[in-house]
Amino acid sequence: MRVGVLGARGKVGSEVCRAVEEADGFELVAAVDADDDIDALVSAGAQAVVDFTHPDVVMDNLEFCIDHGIHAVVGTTGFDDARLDTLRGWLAGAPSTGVLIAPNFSIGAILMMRFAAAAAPFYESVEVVELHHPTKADAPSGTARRTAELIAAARREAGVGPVPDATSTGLDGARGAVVDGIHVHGLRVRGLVAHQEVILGGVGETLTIRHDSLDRASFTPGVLAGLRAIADHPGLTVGLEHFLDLD
Ligand SMILES: NC(=O)C1=CN([C@@H]2O[C@H](COP(=O)(O)OP(=O)(O)OC[C@H]3O[C@@H](n4cnc5c(N)ncnc54)[C@H](OP(=O)(O)O)[C@@H]3O)[C@@H](O)[C@H]2O)C=CC1
Ligand SMILES: O=C(O)C1=N[C@H](C(=O)O)C[C@H](O)C1
Repeated sequence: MRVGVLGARGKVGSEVCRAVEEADGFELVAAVDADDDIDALVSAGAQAVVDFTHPDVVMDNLEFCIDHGIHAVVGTTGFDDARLDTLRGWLAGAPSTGVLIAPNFSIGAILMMRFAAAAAPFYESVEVVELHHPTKADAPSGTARRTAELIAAARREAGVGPVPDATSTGLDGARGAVVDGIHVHGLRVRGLVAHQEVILGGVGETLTIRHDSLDRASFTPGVLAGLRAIADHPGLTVGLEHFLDLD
């Protein structure tokens, strides 16, 4: 497969370029960053693109890829329901093109989300704390948002009510952001890479589920798995777990 990388000189994009060059079955044909022309993907004959850029530019990149029938494996964050609907609309006009949006490509993070959703109905309280490097563009992280949505869905399905919280006074922001009724807190600390805790609590006990990405190499096996599967999955897929055999 002929692969192009968008965000090729970034922290994750540069790791992805290395991984694609080293992996069997892939050829890195275009390494495109902010100063380069995206048309390089077409002139190089890229069949699939990996995007690790920025939430502000990723939709333009995907419109270009879909218009040119190039599959896309996307790690960039910033996808809400409106953006996903827009992608579905574009893909309706390109029925053989696949787009994978993966909030997190590390296997441990995918399992952490799955374990959190499984535990969520059994506890009255649950909060998400994400911890990242201070050069991260967005807050909360895409992974934290997705985790909160999965937890909320699991609680709804099980008929669990809102999390208890008697806070009635204090400083704005002290209780974090609220995603689908779940509180999400973001820390930005030099030295960190990507980390998350889900803290669940019931009477007399807590359960903490923690995942740590200690190196950005943790994302590349998932990206390669996404590339291997994308041509067989036309349309929009949200979450790498749909391409993995986890059961
Ligand atoms: N799903 C996952 O598993 C993961 C997702 N991410 C997400 O990936 C994204 C990138 O993260 P990270 O690598 O840390 O960020 P970086 O800022 O290190 O890298 C982004 C790169 O993209 C470049 N860029 C900006 N605009 C364009 C454009 N239009 N075309 C091509 N390249 C462009 C930037 O250039 P310049 O600096 O000059 O603007 C920069 O080199 C974030 O949204 C992050 O949250 C990160 C880790 C894992
Ligand atoms: O910006 C990062 O670094 C990361 N971004 C993704 C996110 O926002 O969830 C994935 C991981 O947390 C690293």
